[in-house]
Amino acid sequence: MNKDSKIYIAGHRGLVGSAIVKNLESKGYTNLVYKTHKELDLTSQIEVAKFFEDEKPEYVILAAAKVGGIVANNTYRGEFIYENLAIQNNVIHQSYVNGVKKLLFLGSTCIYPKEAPQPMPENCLLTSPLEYTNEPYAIAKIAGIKMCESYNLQYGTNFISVMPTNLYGPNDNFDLEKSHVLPALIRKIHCAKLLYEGREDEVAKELGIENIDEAKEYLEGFGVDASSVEIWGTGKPRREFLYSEDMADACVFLLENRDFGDTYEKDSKEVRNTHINIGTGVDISIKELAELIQKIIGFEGELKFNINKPDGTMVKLTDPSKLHSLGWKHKVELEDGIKTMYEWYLNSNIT
Ligand SMILES: NC(=O)C1=CN([C@@H]2O[C@H](COP(=O)(O)OP(=O)(O)OC[C@H]3O[C@@H](n4cnc5c(N)ncnc54)[C@H](OP(=O)(O)O)[C@@H]3O)[C@@H](O)[C@H]2O)C=CC1
Ligand SMILES: C[C@H]1O[C@H](OP(=O)(O)OP(=O)(O)OC[C@H]2O[C@@H](n3cnc4c(=O)[nH]c(N)nc43)[C@H](O)[C@@H]2O)[C@@H](O)[C@@H](O)C1=O
Repeated sequence: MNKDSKIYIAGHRGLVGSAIVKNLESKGYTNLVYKTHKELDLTSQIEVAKFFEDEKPEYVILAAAKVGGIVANNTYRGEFIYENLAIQNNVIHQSYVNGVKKLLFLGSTCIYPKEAPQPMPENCLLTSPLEYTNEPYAIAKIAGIKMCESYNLQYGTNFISVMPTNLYGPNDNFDLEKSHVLPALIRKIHCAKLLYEGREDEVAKELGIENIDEAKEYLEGFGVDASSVEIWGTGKPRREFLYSEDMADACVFLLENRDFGDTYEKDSKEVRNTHINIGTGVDISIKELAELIQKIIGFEGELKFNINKPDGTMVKLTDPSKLHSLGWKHKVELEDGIKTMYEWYLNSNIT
């Protein structure tokens, strides 16, 4: 990849896409192209075909997807499977049609079985059933890996896939219904602290709700008041978290250093498990995570566990040894990453 190669970043305003743009720019890449969702709907076959024909990108990073936390995945099951299949079908196929030199597809470690061996190596894919809450999303992601492998094998393309663990960082989604656990807990605990300190007007402003009582009612719906914060599930599931800027760095490292041809033995009769895990290899329970965020934000109220909400997979720790053997390792540890993200959150105008 040359510094002036034309690189299309799909999803450039999202958590990962924005970090990838920052990383590429910091490394001197000058010819980046992107479109907002409003300008280009990636579920539209016609729009995507026209965009590729007009722009002719040389490299493609597919960081656009329908993404959300456990409840969003479980509630909007149809949207998660349809939109993700449509986006990846369109972008991967047009990359082939338009001679893209290399494409990076972003999956997720939820592709692995619910009862996968821990830590989870790449080759445990498709060995037993998936976690129910995110099955539609995971099936779409598995189809994406298989589409990349199949196009490479039939058409000689160079499309590589990465499977990141749970991610967090600036430009994350803080919507309390749809977000992942880490941004949700930052917002819930921060708002509880403001309520405890009597800064109710700030809470309303932060949530983009004009009326203070309505803002308090909204938070109560998510189990947040001046003295306590609701945590979904039992608090016992364990999750592994990677800072978005580390994720972006790993993606650019792999784009620069890895081709599909490096991922399997040349005389293999069956080509499988060519994807690469991206993670830290370290996990933490949700209860411990909530306590850590409480400490960083400085809120001393109670954590209440709502067991009517789903726990999801009890443990999903990636085995990052393949990535480590290529020479890449994460830099940002969880506590530092949460502190930086909280600073960003305090200075952003997110509602
Ligand atoms: N966040 C995480 O913890 C994890 C994420 N991943 C994967 O990483 C990738 C990036 O995720 P993340 O950055 O968190 O997601 P975000 O939701 O933060 O960003 C996704 C981006 O995709 C855009 N997008 C969604 N649908 C369309 C569409 N139809 N047309 C055009 N643009 C669209 C969104 O735009 P808009 O907001 O305007 O809709 C948004 O900018 C995804 O493939 C995801 O599956 C994998 C594991 C964990
Ligand atoms: C990245 C990953 O993300 C999803 O899977 P998940 O890891 O289960 O996601 P999550 O971050 O939403 O929850 C992690 C754990 O945390 C608990 N939890 C507590 N309190 C809150 C809370 O307030 N919000 C949320 N969202 N979770 C909470 C929650 O009950 C669960 O036990 C899928 O999209 C999947 O497809 C995927 O790829």
